[in-house]
Formats: sequence, structure tokens, C-alpha cells
Amino acid sequence: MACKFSLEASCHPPRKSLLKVRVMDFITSTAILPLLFGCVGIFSLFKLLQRMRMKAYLRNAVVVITGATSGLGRECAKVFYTAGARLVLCGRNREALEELTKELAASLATKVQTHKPYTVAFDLADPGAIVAATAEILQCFGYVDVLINNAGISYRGAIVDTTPDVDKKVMETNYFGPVALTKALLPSMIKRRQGHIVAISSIQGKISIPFRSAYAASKHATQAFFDCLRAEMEQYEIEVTVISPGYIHTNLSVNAVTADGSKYGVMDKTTAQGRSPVEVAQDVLAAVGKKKKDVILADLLPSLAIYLRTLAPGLFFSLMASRARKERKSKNS
Ligand SMILES: NC(=O)C1=CN([C@@H]2O[C@H](COP(=O)(O)OP(=O)(O)OC[C@H]3O[C@@H](n4cnc5c(N)ncnc54)[C@H](OP(=O)(O)O)[C@@H]3O)[C@@H](O)[C@H]2O)C=CC1
Ligand SMILES: CCCCCCCCCCCCCCCC(=O)OCC(=O)COP(=O)(O)O
Repeated sequence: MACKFSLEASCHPPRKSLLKVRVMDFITSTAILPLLFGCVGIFSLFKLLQRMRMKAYLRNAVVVITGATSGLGRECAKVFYTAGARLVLCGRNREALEELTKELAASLATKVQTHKPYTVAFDLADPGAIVAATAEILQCFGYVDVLINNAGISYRGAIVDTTPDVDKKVMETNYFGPVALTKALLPSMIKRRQGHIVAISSIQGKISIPFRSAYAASKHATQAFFDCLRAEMEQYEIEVTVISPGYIHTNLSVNAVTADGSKYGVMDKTTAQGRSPVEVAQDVLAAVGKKKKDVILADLLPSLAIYLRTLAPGLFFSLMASRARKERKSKNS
């Protein structure tokens, strides 16, 4: 048998192409090619099955989305609607919810059957309103398959200037509200031994940056609560997904509250340069469909910062202190 690696040609091709010829020869003469095709085939089949399972999971599922009036929540409404979910859209602005419902109904038909969303307007900072909203949802649908705790408010300010009322407002909206809504829906999920709770947290649920104390605290608390919930709900087969995005191009910074309680009203550069909420909503849909437990949706730097906080906290704290100095300086100049 001829050895494939011997140099047979009398006219020597250049070194690089010779190597190419040898590699190609090796691939075609061994079992590598069928093996490669086999692996690609198995991988594609796995992906196809995963996609099919994901679609079946969300089709006709009762999905409650808070903060559906704008930004990420609005885009989540669109992707879950297109996936065939039976939506319950929540927010404080009833008109914006109705407008979104009309927009969804007018959107192009998809391959799956879509359902007219149901809307419930309530304030997450009002515990009584949460109880009433839950009762309304359960009376209408009987159960909830997926709860997406997306609504939230951000904050900008120095700790020394911030009134306790501002700290409370941010914690009520971002932490106590979602916790109360989740607890109100849990008994029916436990009874069915089925359900999925999603929390839209933030990179700031993993690391704290200066002048975001109330926001970062509320998101750290969110991460902690839903991590505990995941462990406690495993026995009932209830899924818990915590999603931590980096900057998204929404009105979050415009709607942020400042140290004295007034509206910040500015579209920050970081927010404006953030990811498109349409793309982030697609990632949320995929994370829910794949029943992921903890997902970071951010660029390399924020993701590395999380590791730095754990592996070299001293260095991370110095970087944050320098960031605070710089921010203070630019504000005073
Ligand atoms: N944009 C970003 O850079 C990032 C955002 N996130 C998170 O994504 C989530 C969505 O924010 P995003 O879309 O960006 O911001 P938006 O300001 O566009 O949306 C916030 C939503 O929350 C709702 N909301 C606010 N306060 C309350 C309340 N008291 N009761 C009920 N609903 C309320 C608002 O509805 P309404 O005013 O009608 O009540 C609105 O629909 C938040 O949890 C945020 O922390 C995470 C990382 C980055
Ligand atoms: C090994 C090298 C590591 C280098 C790490 C350097 C440290 C860099 C710090 C990066 C900080 C990133 C902060 C990201 C914050 C973020 O994405 O927040 C998302 C939000 O929730 C936005 O809300 P906001 O109201 O603050 O706009």
C-alpha cells in the first residue's frame, strides 16, 4: 500500500500547498471524514430537538410579563407572542398596554397560532394591588406557566445625598414587588408541580458600581432571593431563571430616580450604546425555552469584571474607587 505521506511528485509544489495536500490526503484516507459528518449530524439533530422542545414549551403557555409597556418587557411581549404564548401583559400604564395589544394583533401571522393578550394594570410598589392582580390572572387563566419579573427602575445618586424614601422606592419596585408577585403565584404552581419563574436582574446584581447603590442593592437582593427559590422549588419541578443583562438601549436611564426622588430624565451614553432590546428579548426567550438557571447577557468587560470581583476583590475595589473619583470630578467640573 502506498504511503500517503511519501513525496511522490517529481515537481515539488510550494511547502504550504504540499502541507494542504497531505492534510487533505490524510482526511480522505482515514475515518475522520465520516466521523466529522457524524458529529455535525448529531449536533444538528440535538439542536433541532432542542428547538422543537423549546417551541412546544412556550406554545399556548400562560406567560405573565411585568413592565411590558416599554423597553425589554415590550420586546419580550413580541417574541413570546410570536412563539404562541398566551400573554398577560402588566405595567402601570393601561393605555400603553392596550396599544401594545393592538400592535401585536396587527403583526404578521406566524406559523404558530397566536393569542390575544390579556392586560392587567397595577403598581408593583403596591402590595394590595399585587394580590388583586394575581387573583384576576388566576381567575381568568386558572394557572400561570411562566412569570417574567421584568419591570424595574434604576437610580443615580451618591449615598450621602440619597433619601431613605428613594432607597425604599427602588427596593419596592425591583425587589419587594417581584418577590410578592412570585409568592402570590407560587402556591398554584406548586399544586400543579409545574411553573417557571424568571427574574430580569442586571450585571449590577453581580457587581456594584459607584452611584448606583439602591439599584445594585435591589439587583443583588433579586439574585440572592431567586437563587434560594431555585433550590427550594426543585422538589416541585419549578424552574427558576435569573438573567443578568449588561446595558440595553431602553428608557431605563431616562426613567431612573435620583437622590432626591426626582426623575433623572437623561439618556446616558452607556444606555444609548447598549444592546438592542429586540436582540436581548430573543436571548431571554432562548434562556426560558432552554430552562437555563443563570444567564449573563453582556460584553466581555462586564463579564470579566464579575470574575475580577471574586478572584481579585482588592483590585476590583480600587478600580471602582477610581471610577467614583473620576465621576465626581467630571460632575464638579
Ligand atoms: N436598560 C438596561 O440597560 C438594563 C435593564 N435591565 C433591567 O431590565 C428591566 C427592564 O428595564 P428596561 O426595559 O430597560 O427599562 P424601561 O424603563 O424601558 O422599562 C421599565 C418597565 O418597568 C415598569 N415599571 C417601572 N416601575 C414600575 C412599577 N412601580 N410597577 C409596575 N411596573 C413598573 C415600566 O412600566 P410602567 O411605567 O408602565 O409602569 C416599564 O414597562 C429592568 O428590570 C432593568 O433593571 C437590566 C440590565 C440593563
Ligand atoms: C481581568 C480584567 C478585568 C477588567 C475589569 C475592569 C472593570 C470594568 C468595570 C466594568 C463595569 C461594568 C458595569 C456594567 C454595568 C451594567 O451593565 O449594568 C446594566 C444595568 O443594569 C444598567 O443600569 P444603569 O441604570 O446603571 O444604566
